[in-house]
Amino acid sequence: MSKMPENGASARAKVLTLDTMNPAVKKVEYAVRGPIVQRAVELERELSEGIKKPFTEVIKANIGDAHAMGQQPITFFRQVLALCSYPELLNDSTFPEDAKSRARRILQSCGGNSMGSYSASQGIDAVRQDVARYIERRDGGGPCDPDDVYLTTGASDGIVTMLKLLVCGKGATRTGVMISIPQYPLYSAALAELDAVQINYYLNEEKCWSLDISELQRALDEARRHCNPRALCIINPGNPTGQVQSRQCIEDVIRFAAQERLFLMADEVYQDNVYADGCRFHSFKKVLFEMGPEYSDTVELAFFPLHLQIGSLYFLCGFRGGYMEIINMDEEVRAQLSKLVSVRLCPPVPGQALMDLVVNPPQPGEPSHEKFIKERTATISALAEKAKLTEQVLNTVQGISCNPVQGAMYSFPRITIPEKAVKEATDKGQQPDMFYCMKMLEETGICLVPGSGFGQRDGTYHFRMTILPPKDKLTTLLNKVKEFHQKFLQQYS
Ligand SMILES: Cc1ncc(COP(=O)(O)O)c(C=O)c1O
Repeated sequence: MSKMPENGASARAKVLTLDTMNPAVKKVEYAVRGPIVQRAVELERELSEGIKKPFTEVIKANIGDAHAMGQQPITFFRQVLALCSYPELLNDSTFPEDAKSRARRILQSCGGNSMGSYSASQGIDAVRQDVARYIERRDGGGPCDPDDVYLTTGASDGIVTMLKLLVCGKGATRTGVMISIPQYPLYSAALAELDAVQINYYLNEEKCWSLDISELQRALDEARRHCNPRALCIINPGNPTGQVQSRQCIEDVIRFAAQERLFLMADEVYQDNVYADGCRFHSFKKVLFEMGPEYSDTVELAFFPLHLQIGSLYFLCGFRGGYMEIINMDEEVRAQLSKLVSVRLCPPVPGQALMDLVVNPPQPGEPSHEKFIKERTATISALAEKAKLTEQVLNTVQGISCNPVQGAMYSFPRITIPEKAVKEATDKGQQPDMFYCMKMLEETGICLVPGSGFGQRDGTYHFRMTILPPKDKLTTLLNKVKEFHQKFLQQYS
């Protein structure tokens, strides 16, 4: 409410109020940084002020920020970035020669020989060329034109940009976009903000979160009655669900998109995070090209691989970098895309520089290669071990069942919430899994994200927990979750 000025004159009403603001923004929700996380931050402050709690530390297992979890950064990346930021260090003999030559190349490709300059809106040419060569290597030689590559401020930026191009219409012609449930809530948030229709298709939890074409068809047929479905988004490997889809599944999805005339958006940011035996990452682009010209010349695809966040395993999310490649996009729309990205001038140049290193790391024979491989291998092995550990421990708890964490960096176990607790939550106006996670935070200091933030089948409850903490911390965390769940069941059964 407006505050009355002291002289008694009536206060001027604010131009911007909850009633007059953009209603689409009010519909946006983003559980990954929602009320639980806000409370976790408050608890951290209270602990630092000496207020007594039943725990001594808040463990933020809600988000995939590996550096915040103490993961070792990759030395080569830091060296090159340091050299690019402060080129005087190029005279310092403690830096290896390959880091120096990489820094010189990046600096030369930046306007004004400085990372402080703007770059081209689509991204630095030399970096887009390296990305294109990388995608060709990744996909076994299929051509990639650097002009089809757009560097972005992380995957989020690329995904939202593509959705902006796709969304239009009003009423029954409003654009519908198919997203998985559970989903990474960037999608639901962006669709809410753009006032598009979210079309939910459910992943099959009983079959390790696999994707059934019959479920896609059901969701599409129902949606066609009230909107205009135009795009299909797939996250593979999955967040929050950690599954890795089979090659057959990807082929079926491409065929479905072709048949139903849907624009495909493939979120492959976790492409390098595959742990389970027998699982392999198959890129949409590679499968599309293997299916022959009937598909590779027609299906419109945007994919978002290897971002600084995660897919690359290097966890540089704060630098904000990434890229997308677009395939079979109409030339006139592509011109609109180029215009759209030019409005934000350019993605951060340090993020672009790092992206270049991610797609083009030290090669055999270069001074930094051995150390780089050692650091990278240590990261992958540790993640694989922690994925297994998480699944194993959670499955020993009565009332928790967890699918194998085949990839990405989260587990998404199903939890039993007794009727009595569901009622108490409903009486408080809370989702039952929010009630559960809030209680766990207050009693143990563990910060998880309730499954309702990602979407789940009615009557089922989950939480998302990252597998990133160092092994000893993860073990403590899992044991605390176990203890809490047992107590919770006893209290409410
Ligand atoms: C599936 C998925 N897509 C996109 C993103 C956004 O990544 P970025 O930090 O590159 O914007 C994330 C981040 O966690 C993610 O999990």
